[in-house]
Formats: sequence, structure tokens, C-alpha cells
Amino acid sequence: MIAELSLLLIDDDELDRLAITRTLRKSAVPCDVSYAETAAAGLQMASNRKFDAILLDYRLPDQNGLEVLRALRGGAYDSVAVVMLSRYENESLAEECLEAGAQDFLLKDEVNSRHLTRVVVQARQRFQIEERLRYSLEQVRCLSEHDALTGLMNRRGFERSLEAQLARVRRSDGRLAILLLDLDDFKSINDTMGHDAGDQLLVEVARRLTLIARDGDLLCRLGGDEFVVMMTSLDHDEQAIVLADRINARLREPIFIGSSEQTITASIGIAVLGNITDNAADLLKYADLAMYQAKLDGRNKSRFYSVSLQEAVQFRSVIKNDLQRALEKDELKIYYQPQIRSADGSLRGMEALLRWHHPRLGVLSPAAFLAIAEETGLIVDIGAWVLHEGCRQLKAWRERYSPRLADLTLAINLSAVQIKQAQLPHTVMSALAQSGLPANALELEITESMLIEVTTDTVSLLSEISAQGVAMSLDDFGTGYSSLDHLKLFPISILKIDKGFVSALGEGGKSEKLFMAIIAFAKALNMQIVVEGVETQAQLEFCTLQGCDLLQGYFYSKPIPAEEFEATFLMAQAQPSQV
Ligand SMILES: Nc1nc2c(ncn2[C@@H]2O[C@H](COP(=O)(O)O[C@H]3[C@@H](O)[C@H](n4cnc5c(=O)[nH]c(N)nc54)O[C@@H]3COP(=O)(O)O)[C@@H](O)[C@H]2O)c(=O)[nH]1
Repeated sequence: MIAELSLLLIDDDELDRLAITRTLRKSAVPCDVSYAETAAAGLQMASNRKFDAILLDYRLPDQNGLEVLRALRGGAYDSVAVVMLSRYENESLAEECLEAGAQDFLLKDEVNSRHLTRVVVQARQRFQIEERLRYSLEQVRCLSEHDALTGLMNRRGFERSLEAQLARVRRSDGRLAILLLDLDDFKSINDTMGHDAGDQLLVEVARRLTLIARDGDLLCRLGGDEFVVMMTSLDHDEQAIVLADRINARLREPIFIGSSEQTITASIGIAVLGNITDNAADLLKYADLAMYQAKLDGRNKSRFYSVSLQEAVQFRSVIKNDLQRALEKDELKIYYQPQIRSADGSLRGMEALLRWHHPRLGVLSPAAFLAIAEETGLIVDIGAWVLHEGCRQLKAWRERYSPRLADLTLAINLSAVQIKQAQLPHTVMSALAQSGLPANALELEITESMLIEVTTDTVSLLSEISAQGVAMSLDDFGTGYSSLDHLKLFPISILKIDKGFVSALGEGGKSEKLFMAIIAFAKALNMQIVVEGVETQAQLEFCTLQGCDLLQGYFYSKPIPAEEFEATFLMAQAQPSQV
């Protein structure tokens, strides 16, 4: 039971005010009525005091009732039930008032005591129910826009906030940056320590981000191990980089999960609104591309989105897609580069160097696609193809230019992925068997960097191949670890000195001394020495004088297609035994 209703009547017509007051006095519920004659006075009173309901006349001297109603619902006033009063019947106006937030619409002529009291009481109840509903909806919206685990905004909340911030930034000509973080190797924590541990780590990351964020920055967990920091105001791009550095420094600090100490890092992509786009979806996409680049660049880094970065990412994606079918479409080719005996300038053999005749991009060098081939595992099939095709070609040439060139050899590069494949010895042997080549016609090149993560499996794999008579050569020697252990562990009989040393020959510096030391060292170990990157007559003479066995480089030829190699180096040196 309501003890008393406190009402505000806003009406400029004195007779109407008296009539309504008389009616209310007859009501079963006592009413305390305050009065205002203008919209401005009514709004003023509504802001000073809380009423149970406002009776609001539509026609007021300074504003119409609908405008007053909208002002009352605008948020600056305590929420209150509103009953509109009108002298004239107007269905569409009544509808408009209800839509704008009035709880009822009454014709003044219809007002009697019971009716008016019931309307006011019901308006008040309806308003209270609406308020509760609004609160519940707000709670649901809040829950649906927040991540239950970390309490940060989720993707939905982020998207809504981003749209709102974008509108603000456009209006104020401001700037906004998005830092998209993806935790490095989070999966392994989940896999090795379990999902509870993973969850604890995510909560700790959220906590650290909250500590680092500045006032006004918005934090969000997009899902999984992806977080976003939205900098809603910044003067310079550098501020975003500084924040990214602070985030990574803070994340690197040890995290204790139970009794175990963990460290986590993140790859961070940054995109700034206005620099490249003023569209929300693009901004997140660009931050994602930059984050992906940070991962490619070795993780635990931040990268800024730029047009050139996008071009690089797009190029990568084209290569990745097209490489799948390059083998089937016969687009991969082997180019050959001669290896010359320093003693007499005769052809000892050649190195097989892969090229991709891309239908749109032209001839691509391994640098453009090898890393992707390794990442996707395609290198296993590609490498097997190089072995088979190279052996087939060598056998054909040996036979065609026998007897003079019957002992030509072929050097083929192996990739780090291939040397971890248990089937490698089988692939090599089947390439030799199918072509009919003897094992000593083949030389396999590995680089020092491949041997860093040596396992006993790798050692036995390469030893198995070498035991069959295939020579192993250590490529790019002098550029990596130059570890004596590698020479001891692996069955290496050929040392290939990197072209970096050759280009420095004649300068008399450290490189030249190292070059000579490597030769002395290889000779002491009875290894054959191949020098790559020979480009000038002077380099040729120097290497020959120092006792290098084989020379390779642009001085003789760049790597060239098989037909050209045959015409230039084989036909010129020997008459084919069969044509
Ligand atoms: N796993 C596989 N890796 C391969 C295969 N084919 C090539 N590769 C690897 O790619 C690297 C780059 O090859 P490429 O771009 O062909 O470069 C070679 C020569 O073109 C270049 N070269 C040779 N002589 C000179 C010279 O006088 N000057 C100069 N600036 N460059 C020269 O050097 C590269 C020689 O390679 P390598 O002897 O192997 O070090 C290449 O290094 C391979 O690792 C493949 O089929 N599988």
C-alpha cells in the first residue's frame, strides 16, 4: 500500500492545475503535489527532487511536452514515471510520447479521481518494472561483452567500444592505436601443464596489462591467447611502440603457476587509425598482419603495420598458395652451376640450384620460397623431386658425353627439414637406383646452421647415406659456428668456403687470413676444398695458388637451365657419344 504519492504537475494553465489538484485530493491515496508553470521550471524541480511521477502537459509556453519528456529521459535527471496530459485526442502523438518514454497518455477531459490515481500508480509501477528490466538488460549486455576468465572486455565488447571510439576520434580529429598481442608458444603451456595452468597464466597476463595500461586505454581479450590494448588517445606513433616495449618487458618477468616458474612473451602488432585506414575492421586486420610479421621475425617483438609490410605478407600468402601446386604443374626447374677443377680448368661437375618458374612472378630464387616450403613441409616432396630429377639429368649427361664426362658429379642442397626425415636415406638411394647412377656421383650439401640442433638421429641418418658412398659437403663454411665438433661428428669430406671470404680476397684483411687458415685446416683434415663466389680472374688465381681444389662462381657462369648448361659446358668439352 502506498502511503503518499509525491507528484510534480507541469502545466501553464491555472484552471487545469486547479482541476487536477481537486481531482487528486479526492483520491484514496494521499498526494503531495508540486507545481511548475513552464518546462524550464519543471525540469529544474525534477533535477532538485525525486518525485514518484510527473504529470506533464503537452502544451507549454517554452517547450512542448515531448521535448521536456526527452530531456527527462536524457539521463541528467533522476528517473521518474511520466504521465502526459493533453487537451486534444491525438493517437500518433500518444504513440510518440510512449515511445519517447512516457508511461501513459491521458486526455484532460477524461480525468476523474479514480482514473487519475490508478493511472499514476500504474505508471509508477510500470516505470519501476521498466527500470528493473533496463538494469537486467544492462547486466546481460555487460556479461555478454566481458570475458568471464579475465574480466576484460571480450571481442564483442571490443568491437562495440572500437566503433564508439572511432566515431569520437573522427569527430575530434584525434588518433587511436590498436596493439594486438598474441602470446608466444602459449599452446605448449596448455599442453604440458594443463588448461588450469593456462587459465592462470591468462589471468596473470590480464592483470599485468591492467597495471601497464594508462587511463583511457581499453583492454580486451579477443579469445584464446589474444589480447588487445586500445590506446584511445596518442600524439605520436612512438607512444604505441613504447607501450608495446613496456608490455613485453612486463610479460617477460617470471610468472609463478603453483610452484613452477614460467616466462611468457608476446608478439605485438600495432596499427594506428588515420595512418592507413579509418575503418574498424581494417584496423584490426592490419594489427593482425603486423602481429604475424612479429611472429615471423622471431617472436617477442612488436611490429608496426605499413604498406610494405602488407605487400610482403601478401607476397608470402601468394607464394604459400601457389607453391602447393608448383610441383604438379611442373613449374619447378633445376638450374646448374659448374664446378671447375683449379688444377686444369676442367669441368668436375655442377651444383643443382632450384628455381621456380612462377606463371605471373617470373623466375623465383630459393630465397623467395624456400622458407615457406620448409614451414609447410612441402620441402620434403620438393627435395625428393630435386634428388630424382638431378640424378636423372646427371645420368643422361654422363652417358651422352661419355667417356670424357662420364665421371661428372652433382652437388645437391639438403634442407634442415629433410635431414630430420627418417626416410631421407631411402629417398636418396631410390633416386640413385632409379637413375642408375653410382653413389659417388652425388654430393649432398648441408650448412652449419642446420647442424645446431643435432640429434643422434641426424648423425646416424647422414652416416647411413655416406656409408653408401655419397659425399657430404659442409656449405657456407666460416659463416656460422664453424664448430670442430660438426666435422668430428658428421661424415663430412668436402668443405665449401663461403663466398663472403672470396669477395674480401685481395684486401689483405682478417677475412683473407681466415680464408688461408680454413684452407690449411681443411687440408690437414684431408678434406676437399670448394670455393664458391669466384667472380674475377684475380680471385681464381688466388684460390688456385692457395690450393683450393674446386672453384665455383659467376666468373664461370651463373646457375643456368639444363639446356643452356649442356650447350655451354658439355657440348663444348666433349662430343656426345649418342645424340
Ligand atoms: N634445400 C634446398 N636448398 C636449395 C636448393 N637450391 C638452392 N638452395 C638453397 O638456396 C640458396 C640460394 O641459392 P641461389 O639463390 O641459387 O644462390 C646460389 C648461387 O646462385 C649463388 N652464387 C654462386 N656463385 C656466385 C657468385 O659468384 N656470386 C654471387 N653473388 N653468388 C653466387 O650462391 C648460391 C650458392 O649456393 P650454395 O653453394 O648452396 O651455398 C643456396 O645457398 C641453397 O642453400 C635445393 O634444391 N634444395
